[in-house]
Amino acid sequence: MTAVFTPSLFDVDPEESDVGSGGAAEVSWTGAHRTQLDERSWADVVPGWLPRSDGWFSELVGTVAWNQRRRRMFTQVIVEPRLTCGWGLAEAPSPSEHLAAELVARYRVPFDRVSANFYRDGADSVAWHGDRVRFVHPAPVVAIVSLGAPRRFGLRPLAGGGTRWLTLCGGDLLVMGGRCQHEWQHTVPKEPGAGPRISVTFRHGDPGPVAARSERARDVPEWALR
Ligand SMILES: O=C(O)CCC(=O)C(=O)O
Ligand SMILES: [Fe+2]
Repeated sequence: MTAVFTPSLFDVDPEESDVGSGGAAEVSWTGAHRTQLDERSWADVVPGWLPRSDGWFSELVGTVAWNQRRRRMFTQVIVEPRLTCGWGLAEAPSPSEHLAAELVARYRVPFDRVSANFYRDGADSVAWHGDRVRFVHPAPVVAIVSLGAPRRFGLRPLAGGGTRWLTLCGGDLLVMGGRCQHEWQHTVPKEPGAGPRISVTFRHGDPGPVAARSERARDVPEWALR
């Protein structure tokens, strides 16, 4: 089965100031929609969660100390096809703390880590993966705010089955929960012609580099799947 969701941008009043340039960063949960991926995993999409987000996008492009990560694969060194930066919540660029507070109030998990990913054009991407936070949490909630150009986002079950595709536009929020990081994978594929995009991700219980591996944890508490 293949499902396509295309969140639309809300109308923007050009008189109102942008987030990131002194704007109020009010979020809107109107239009929030949960997709139950299976009985243990879910994904919420909130189109237009962060209105007037273009100012924050431009600010982040220009001010973040972007890193180019490299990964060693056997004898090869792979240059990650995107730029990244990560912070503890207190150090993350404004209005991250305010946005995290909104997410904590809604999802009741202690978001404390923020990362930004800069996809400079359609040649940048992230391959199919589950987030490393799964190594330390049986049911982590991962929230992603999309800024800038629209990009496709895929979700596929590890057990096999159809890929779900959605399109994330500037200001849209995607939240993955339940067993999504363990039993599903996600990707932002290359997309020729796509414009620049930043995703700002909020996580809790980030494992760090020396995390104890608990991926095989089978005892997922009932509360964690809601
Ligand atoms: O850019 C996105 O929307 C996804 C980023 C992501 O999956 C990750 O950094 O783990
Ligand atoms: Fe991810």
